[in-house]
Order: sequence, then C-alpha cells, then structure tokens
Amino acid sequence: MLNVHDFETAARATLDPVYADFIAGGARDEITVRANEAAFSGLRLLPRMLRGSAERDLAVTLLGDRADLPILLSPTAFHKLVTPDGELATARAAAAAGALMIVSMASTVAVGEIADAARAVGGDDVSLWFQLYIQPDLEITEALVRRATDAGCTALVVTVDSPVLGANERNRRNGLNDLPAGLYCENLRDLRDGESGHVRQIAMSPELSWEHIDWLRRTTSLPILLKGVLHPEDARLAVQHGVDGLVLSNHGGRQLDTVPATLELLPEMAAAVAGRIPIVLDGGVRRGTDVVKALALGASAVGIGRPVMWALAEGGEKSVRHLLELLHAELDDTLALCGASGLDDLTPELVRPAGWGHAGQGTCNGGVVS
Ligand SMILES: Cc1cc2nc3c(=O)[nH]c(=O)nc-3n(C[C@H](O)[C@H](O)[C@H](O)COP(=O)(O)O)c2cc1C
Ligand SMILES: CC(C)CC(=O)C(=O)O
Repeated sequence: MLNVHDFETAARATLDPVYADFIAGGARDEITVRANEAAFSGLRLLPRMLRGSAERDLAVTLLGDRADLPILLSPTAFHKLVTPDGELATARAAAAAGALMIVSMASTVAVGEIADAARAVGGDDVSLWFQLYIQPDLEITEALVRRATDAGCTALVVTVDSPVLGANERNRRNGLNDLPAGLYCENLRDLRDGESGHVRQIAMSPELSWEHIDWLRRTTSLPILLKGVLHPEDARLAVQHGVDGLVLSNHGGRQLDTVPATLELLPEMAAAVAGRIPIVLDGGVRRGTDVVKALALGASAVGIGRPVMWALAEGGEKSVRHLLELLHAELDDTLALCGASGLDDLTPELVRPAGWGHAGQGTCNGGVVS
C-alpha cells in the first residue's frame, strides 16, 4: 500500500460489491463526485526554491484543538459495515496518528465508547468532534448533544446539506436500503419513547433553518461548525449567526449532484469569511499535493471520507494508521519540495491553473486567472 489509490483498489477486491458501491457512490450521475478529484488535477503547484528547512511543522490548531497533521477524518457512517471493530478501529488509528476524527452521528459504536478507545491510545489530549444531523424532535437532538458532550467531544459539526437523503442510484439498484441485522446507529439507542434497546432511525429534516442553528447556539457552549454550506452568502450568514467554523463540503458528491467541486468554491468562501472563522475543506482529497493546494487557497485543514473507509475495509485499524502515516509523509515531502517549512508558508501564489502558461502569466485564484 503506497497511496490512497492502492487502498481503494484493495477495498474493492475485499468488500461485498454492494458496500463498495455504497462507499464509492454519489448522487445521481456522480458528476460532483468526479469534479471533486478533477478540480485538484486541474491545478498545478509552482514551488519556490532555496528556502530549505531541515524539518517541516505540520501541526494545526483548530478551535483550540491541536492535531499533528491538517488532515481530519471527515464523518462517515457505519464503520462496522467494513470492519468488525467499526469506529473503535478508526478512533484508535486516528489517535495513534495524532489526527482529529469527526465521529458520525450514524456510527455503529456509541460515541462514548469511541472516545474511550481513542483516549486509551492517545491519552486525555485526544480531541474528537461529533457530527450532528439536527432531528425534527429537538429533545432528541438535545439528548444527542448531551451524549457527545458527556463523551468529551469538543465541537459539533452540524451537517446542513441533507434536508433529504441524497439519491444514490447504485444503492437503489443494489437494493441497499437498511443496515444488515445486528448493526445499529448506536448513538440513537434508547432515546425517548422507545422501549429499552430500541434504536431510532436518523431522520432528515427538510424544515431545517437558521432558527435551528440559533437554537443550537443557545443550547450548547461547544463550538459549532456547519458542514455543507456552499454559497458564499450562506458563509456570511454563518458568521453572523455565531458559527465557529465551516466544513466546505459537498458531502463527497452524495447530496445534490452537479454542485461545484469544493476546491472550486474555496477562494470565494475564503473571501466571504475573511479569516473570521476557519474553513475545513473535504471532497476528493487523495494526495499530499491536494492538501497543499487546499491550504494554499485558504483552507485551515482538509478532511478525508472514502479513503478512511477503504483503509478500514482493507485491514482495519492498522491500515487506517498506515493511510494516515502515508498522507503525513506525502504532505511533508510536498512541503519540502515547495520550499515551505510550515503550513503558514502555503499561499495562493504557489498554485496555478493547468494551462496557465498558454494564457499568459497570472496568479491563480482557484482556477481564475487574474
Ligand atoms: C460512506 C460514507 C458515509 C458518509 N457518512 C456521512 C455522515 O454520516 N455524515 C456526514 O456529515 N457526512 C458523511 N459522509 C460525507 C463525508 O463526511 C465527506 O463529506 C466526504 O466523504 C468527503 O469526500 P471524500 O469521500 O471524497 O473524501 C459520508 C461519506 C461516505 C463516503
Ligand atoms: C445518511 C447518513 C446515515 C450517511 C451519509 O451521510 C452518507 O452515506 O453520505
């Protein structure tokens, strides 16, 4: 295993094709799935020379939480679909690599147990964030927030791009519409008006509005990030509503098909928030060079979704750790080759659109030659 692509190939060879499709797939024609990766290939790095430093500092601090690398584990559901220990394996690997994990609300292990597993490996300094789908029943939502808070999660990542479930036609064709027997969204176990042992289904909330974000802001003192805001105007509104950070994400192309690649949106989003809150970008990040491009164009960190699922499927905990070590090494190597000694050295003039030489000189603003 030398890179993310190797894990993808190995996972496809190991997994039930129905689950391999669930992971790889996206909404409708998967135009956005492909666009995310293509956007990274469409940019070139223009390195600086003779600025060497013996070591590079890859550490990042986000909303008070320190991580050894600016590559987060984006929230992904149902890890027990691909490995018996499920999210316990992921959390141990992330803790060992010093990476920040965002636990999905749809985890197949309860968030408290995930946190215990992470701390058993990484000690009390390990940070975990919790991804939340605000439920139509706000008492249920409050109970979920309490569970995440009690587990020691230090931020809430509210996914706002899913008023309805994305239409994954691979899942429909494969007849995948439920978890296999014995797997549950454990964070929803025993929540109100269910008999003991009952696990609620996650509900999507088409009525979700800024009032819900205001309500959540009043309900918790944890930092709140919004995941899935795509329009710069919504980014400005997020700042106005007291949101602490954004995850610039199109859900890996799994919600509205044909939305832009997240990398294409990054310069406008960075301009809209103007450094007031951090932006984490996910979607199509597969290489250290991708991380450098995103950070150069204004992200504070990136997230990876599918690569973690592929590594889990390939070899569980040790493979996720290996994946994170590979990406750490790729990023370090890329920084050295770019003449950067740390993440702060990554600035927009390191990036050019492909074909820029033909159009004459210019700096890149995320694909826009100026
Ligand atoms: C199998 C799978 C499950 C996911 N589950 C969730 C989830 O529970 N909550 C969420 O907010 N996003 C979820 N996502 C989206 C990821 O958080 C992330 O935005 C996306 O995977 C990033 O793109 P990438 O897979 O190209 O790295 C999921 C993605 C995948 C592939
Ligand atoms: C709907 C969730 C349970 C999972 C999810 O967000 C996804 O599969 O993209």
